Amino acid sequence: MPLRETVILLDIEGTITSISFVKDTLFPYVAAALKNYVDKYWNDETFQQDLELLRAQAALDSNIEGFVPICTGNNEKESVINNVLWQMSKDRKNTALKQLQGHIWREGYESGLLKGHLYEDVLPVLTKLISMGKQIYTYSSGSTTAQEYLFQYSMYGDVSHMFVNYFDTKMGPKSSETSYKNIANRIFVNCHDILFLTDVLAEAEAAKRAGCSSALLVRPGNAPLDPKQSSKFKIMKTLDELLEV
Ligand SMILES: CSCCC(=O)C(=O)COP(=O)(O)O
Ligand SMILES: [Mg+2]
Repeated sequence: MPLRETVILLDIEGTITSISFVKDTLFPYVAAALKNYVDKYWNDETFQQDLELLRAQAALDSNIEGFVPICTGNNEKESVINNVLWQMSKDRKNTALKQLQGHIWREGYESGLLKGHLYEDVLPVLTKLISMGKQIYTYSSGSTTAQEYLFQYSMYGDVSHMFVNYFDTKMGPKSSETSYKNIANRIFVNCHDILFLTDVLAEAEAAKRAGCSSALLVRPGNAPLDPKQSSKFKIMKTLDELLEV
């Protein structure tokens, strides 16, 4: 069946980028750079805004087992670092953590140390989809800043021109149907016109509840999908399957 939807909304990690790039390259970069970053940028407005978000998140997290608080006074910087490392150990996806990570990756990308990973089918298929008049957007837990860097400094050079825009958790959590409605409203289309591609069943289900079409990607290294639960979705190994008629 030819693709009916006019908007292709892409998850990033596990869908067009490998989970291994995020877990084995991006996250360790943050863990290694964090202390220097906090020392260097402590008084910068951007860092102070990130810190405000981290504090607000910490206030919500205080009931979680093993919670690492952010304190004031002499140990403030150290407590911020420990809070961020604790959140990362749990692979948390809140806006506060994701925003800070995105800012920390900037120097890594700009210095050439980091190159955004993309599966080899991604750019050829997106090029074809764009030539068919489709609009390509992303929706990731990674901040829009982090997404921009990944595409601007990708292993294939700057490919950011392929994307109309990027969305992150400021639209809401990816497992909430409201988030997909928010995105549709923001880009002035009906959910019905959006095809959302992801590696996470709960995200595909949320998009479907909102009225979007959705399909699941199984990439090497992704967590296995429950065959029973995922049977209501098209399951693809690569994006090439979008072009099959
Ligand atoms: C977009 S680069 C950073 C990746 C990241 O931090 C992340 O949480 C990706 O999650 P996704 O929603 O793209 O699976
Ligand atoms: Mg994903």
